[in-house]
Amino acid sequence: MTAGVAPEPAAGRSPVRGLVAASHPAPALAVTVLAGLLAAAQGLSPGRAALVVAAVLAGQLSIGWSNDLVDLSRDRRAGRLDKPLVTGAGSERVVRLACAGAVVACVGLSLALGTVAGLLHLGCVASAWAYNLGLKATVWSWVPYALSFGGLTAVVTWADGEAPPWWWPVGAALLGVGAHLLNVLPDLDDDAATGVRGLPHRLGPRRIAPVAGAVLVAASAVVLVGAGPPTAVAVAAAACVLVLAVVVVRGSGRLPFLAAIAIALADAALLVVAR
Ligand SMILES: CC(C)=CCC/C(C)=C/CC/C(C)=C/COP(=O)(O)OP(=O)(O)O
Repeated sequence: MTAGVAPEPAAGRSPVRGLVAASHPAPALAVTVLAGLLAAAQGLSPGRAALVVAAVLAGQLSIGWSNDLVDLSRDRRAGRLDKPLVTGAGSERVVRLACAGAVVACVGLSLALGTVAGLLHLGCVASAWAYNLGLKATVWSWVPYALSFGGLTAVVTWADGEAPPWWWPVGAALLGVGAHLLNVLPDLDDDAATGVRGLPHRLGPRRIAPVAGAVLVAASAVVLVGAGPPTAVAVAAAACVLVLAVVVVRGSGRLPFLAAIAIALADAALLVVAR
């Protein structure tokens, strides 16, 4: 496809497939599953847990769809063939309508969680929209991730009428920042071509993985200190994370990225299990 030229609508395209692809399904699903795991760890009733998951899913869909809508002209210029609105696999009008529906659903479902939990969740979603609307191109690109992921833990506990233990939001915020650094890694060239310079772009390709590794190790340390698991579990988890961190810093090719993902997964599991 010629960069900068809007494509003809693809013949026989599936609006549903385009919608799903434009929603950033993998991160949307990951955050929704994390919310469900947190809800289970908090011991929410099945009804409350389902409400939390539904509110978070609606918020994630609004974030994913708005991201592709806001980025559309930039993605066209970069010739992003992974973007359904660029290739014509999705319809801009359908995504706009779906995004508006997701916002309405997110507001309703969030407020059904109660005033504190509902407003907190809307704040998390607003912070992610701020990323989409411009913060992603600034040195502050990591802040929405820290606020939204940290805040999500408080949404879940306030849905149960209590504040989270300090290490839930702190650990989750660090996890969010690590996720941001790694998420940008595959897009560095496209972003550079369109002038997006968030924190990861300023760090540069060689420093992203080590910095992400350090942030994820810090997240693990916070969770271990906060949860205070039995010594054997703490030593095993710390050893596992440190070995992975060495791979992040010293490995080559895709290995650092995969090791950093493994630390993120271990952190998420610790965050949930150790509660
Ligand atoms: C709990 C909660 C509300 C968390 C959400 C936090 C957050 C800031 C999410 C942003 C997700 C997103 C659409 C990233 C795409 O980034 P991109 O535009 O850099 O990547 P792309 O070009 O591949 O779409």
